[in-house]
Amino acid sequence: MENDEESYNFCKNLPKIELHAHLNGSLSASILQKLGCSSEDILGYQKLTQQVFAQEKRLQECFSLFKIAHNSTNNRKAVYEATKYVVEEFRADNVIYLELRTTPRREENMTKIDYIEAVVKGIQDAQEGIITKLLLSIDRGHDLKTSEESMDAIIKMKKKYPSIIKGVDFCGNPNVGSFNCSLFKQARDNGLFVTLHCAEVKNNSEVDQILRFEPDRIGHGTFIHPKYGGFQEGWTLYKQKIIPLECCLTSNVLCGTVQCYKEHHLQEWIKNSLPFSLCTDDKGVFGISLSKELALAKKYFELSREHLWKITYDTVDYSFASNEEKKTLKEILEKWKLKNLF
Ligand SMILES: CNc1ncnc2c1ncn2[C@@H]1O[C@H](COP(=O)(O)O)[C@@H](O)[C@H]1O
Ligand SMILES: [Zn+2]
Repeated sequence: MENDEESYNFCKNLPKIELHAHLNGSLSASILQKLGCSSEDILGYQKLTQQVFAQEKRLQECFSLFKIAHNSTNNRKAVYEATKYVVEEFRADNVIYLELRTTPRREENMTKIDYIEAVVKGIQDAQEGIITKLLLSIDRGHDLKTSEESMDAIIKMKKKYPSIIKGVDFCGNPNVGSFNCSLFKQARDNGLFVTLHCAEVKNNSEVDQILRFEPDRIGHGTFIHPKYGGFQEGWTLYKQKIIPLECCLTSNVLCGTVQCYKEHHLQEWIKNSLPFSLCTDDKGVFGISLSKELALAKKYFELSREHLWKITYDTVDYSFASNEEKKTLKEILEKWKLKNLF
């Protein structure tokens, strides 16, 4: 039986695929410092990791923390630098393929188009040893007019950067707003992949709507299985649709939407051989890395090294990379397996 350190080293060494990472939630303390954020704000930004809040308050608290990151990325230069640093940190963790997502934001001296341009430039300037794609998010808390404006900007920019901008995401505080099917249909009709945060809190009617929409992937998926507060018809529907899940273990534990790692709904996916990938969500806010998330999954769900490798290998298929890129990623993983697992 290997110890935690051996397990972590294995996970760190494994070439990894990250499919669910929010740019502003991924800013580490050191990135925030480089962006000029005060030490006090940096401490505040990571206060969920200190486990000081009651379980039912943690998700709400989490959404107030993003303001700290947003204050540090309120101009084009900072957005560009933040993107570059985040990609570099994922690369340093041995992530070879990254799908970074972010919500286009207008600020005093920055339009949503400027924001997207700055992120794309950051990605282009940090291409060494990593393939990075961009997903653009629609915040569920925004009104329809704002969301439509964002979607117009997203579609326009997808046409300009088709090899980088691959999809759209639906995110934000799950206790506010609602899913707008026609908005995301517009994205799909314009050649964008769609991934939707789904069932991060209990909302059976939205789960039903989202599953019927058939997104390419869903994020979290906590309250789908009846054991976790979902409804039987929802779980049955999910099992019919079989949509890959972006699983964010620590995010769910620290936000209090699951009790603990051991009790995480991932076990239902493992038990039923349903597709999933392991992701960080907000590595800065939660003080984690993808290697740590893999090591946690290994520990709490008693996964073998081969199984972790296979999860990573299968994740390539759930990505929005081109067929050629998928082939390259699989070759890297196959070679790595021959060298490290036999
Ligand atoms: C913890 N679970 C979560 N559930 C839902 N949305 C989340 C999230 N974590 C992050 N975000 C979304 O990502 C934004 C920050 O990155 P960007 O400014 O877009 O780069 C947050 O404001 C929120 O809308
Ligand atoms: Zn998320």
